Amino acid sequence: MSAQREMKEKNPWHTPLTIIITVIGVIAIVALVTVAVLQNRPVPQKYKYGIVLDAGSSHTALYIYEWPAEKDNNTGRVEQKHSCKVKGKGISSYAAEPEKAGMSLTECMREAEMQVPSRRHQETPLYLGATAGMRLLNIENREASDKVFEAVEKALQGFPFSYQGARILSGQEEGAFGWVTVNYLDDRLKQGLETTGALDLGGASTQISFVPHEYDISESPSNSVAFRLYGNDYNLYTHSFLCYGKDQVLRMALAHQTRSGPVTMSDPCFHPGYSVTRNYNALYDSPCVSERKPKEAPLNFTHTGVGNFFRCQEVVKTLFNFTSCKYSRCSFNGIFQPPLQGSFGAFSAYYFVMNFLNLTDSSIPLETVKANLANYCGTPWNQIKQQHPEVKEKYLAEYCFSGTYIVTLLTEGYNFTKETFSKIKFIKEIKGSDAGWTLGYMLNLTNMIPAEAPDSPPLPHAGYVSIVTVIALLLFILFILSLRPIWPKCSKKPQIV
Ligand SMILES: O=c1[nH]cnc2c1ncn2[C@@H]1O[C@H](COP(=O)(O)OP(=O)(O)O)[C@@H](O)[C@H]1O
Ligand SMILES: [Ca+2]
Repeated sequence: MSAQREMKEKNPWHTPLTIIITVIGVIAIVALVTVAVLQNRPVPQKYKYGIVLDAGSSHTALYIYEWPAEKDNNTGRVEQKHSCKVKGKGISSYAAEPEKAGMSLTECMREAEMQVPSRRHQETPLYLGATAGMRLLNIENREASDKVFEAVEKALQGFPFSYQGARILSGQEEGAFGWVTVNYLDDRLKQGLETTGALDLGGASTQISFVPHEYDISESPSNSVAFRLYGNDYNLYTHSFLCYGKDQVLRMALAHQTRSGPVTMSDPCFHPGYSVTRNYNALYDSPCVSERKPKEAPLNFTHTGVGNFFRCQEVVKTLFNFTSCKYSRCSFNGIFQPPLQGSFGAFSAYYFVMNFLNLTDSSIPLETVKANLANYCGTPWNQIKQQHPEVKEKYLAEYCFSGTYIVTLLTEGYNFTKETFSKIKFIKEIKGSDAGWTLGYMLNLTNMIPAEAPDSPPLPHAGYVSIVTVIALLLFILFILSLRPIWPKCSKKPQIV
């Protein structure tokens, strides 16, 4: 009993000094680890927002983007939070009643007010970019185009966002920002990977953009855009063909086939049994065709379908001019185009049309695509309507023409071959964000893609916490070991007794 007490008294672990040091040591280590964990714990995510209105020739769409608030200038990913399709037609179709162009945006803008938290409204940039519909209106009637912008501007300024202006994008910008969007969403820019080309088909214009292999930009400087993004240099080739969007190209095809001013016209690009009355003045009311208007024509003509893909292709080919090229190589209409390079993402109407025709799968060979189109175009109009009662008749009637145009544009126009055709992916969106120029436009205007690669912290959060914990444990073990000189006394004493 007394030996036991003696041992207890002499146990060095039980001296007040050791106990105090141990307790302080443990508290210090726990405090160190806690601070490390708490300090670096991700705070609840706060977001910032940006709004872009895509005022296309056929309709306007509003996109809301969001990104983590503390990372807006480099590392945070910008994603599409919401989109809203404006009811009615594109703003250029309100030339005769501009106020209605402004009013048409109200519903989607109200939706944006609900989607963006109100404390962020004032700092949220709002942009409107107009494309080929307004480019054409601007050519046709400058005053009317200015009035549309005035009305749109007035409407947008009535909302609590930070309005940054409404303008017409150049074809170059439209092509280049579409390319930025696709490659940003695919994470190719930050990682410096080989980029994907972008093919955008609208109603009034179409764009092709890609980084060529070896590229002499001096050959046609107006087709080149230089970017420095995340520390990498890109020399982008881009071209926008005004009037070669699918609605204007259809006008050109109809104009070509009615150039003699007939009363009825048989069209291989429309289904057998299709028949509508069209007005000559309405058909030729666009700068894309106005010069081709026949001198003498009746008021209307009857547009009937024949449904022959190969003959339709012949009609479409007449709309491309292959005769003159002052460069080393051209696509069509004397426009320079370097050899195609890499894979491509084809979006907007490319996707809508190919998706309807069940032809988005890249593994379908070009020959099969053509065979399917030939079969589809040859199907009687009544049967097509019965098979797709849910599809708008205007769209439904035009899928044969649009599909034929897409294949002809890609192969005859841009020179895709049966080998390179399989490198085209028909896409609507990438990782939940729509493919299109709007995201690239906003990233550029808000300087959200830095020219140089951002400095990233040497360690991610988890790595940092683990290292602090390991060091703390090592210190603790070291501390215990430092008490070692007193250990033998403690363990040997009872044996001596
Ligand atoms: O569901 C659809 N099916 C077929 N075509 C569509 C659908 N939705 C939109 N489109 C077409 O996509 C095109 C979009 O063009 P947009 O309005 O962006 O013109 P732009 O880019 O030339 O200014 C239009 O031709 C429009 O008719
Ligand atoms: Ca468009």
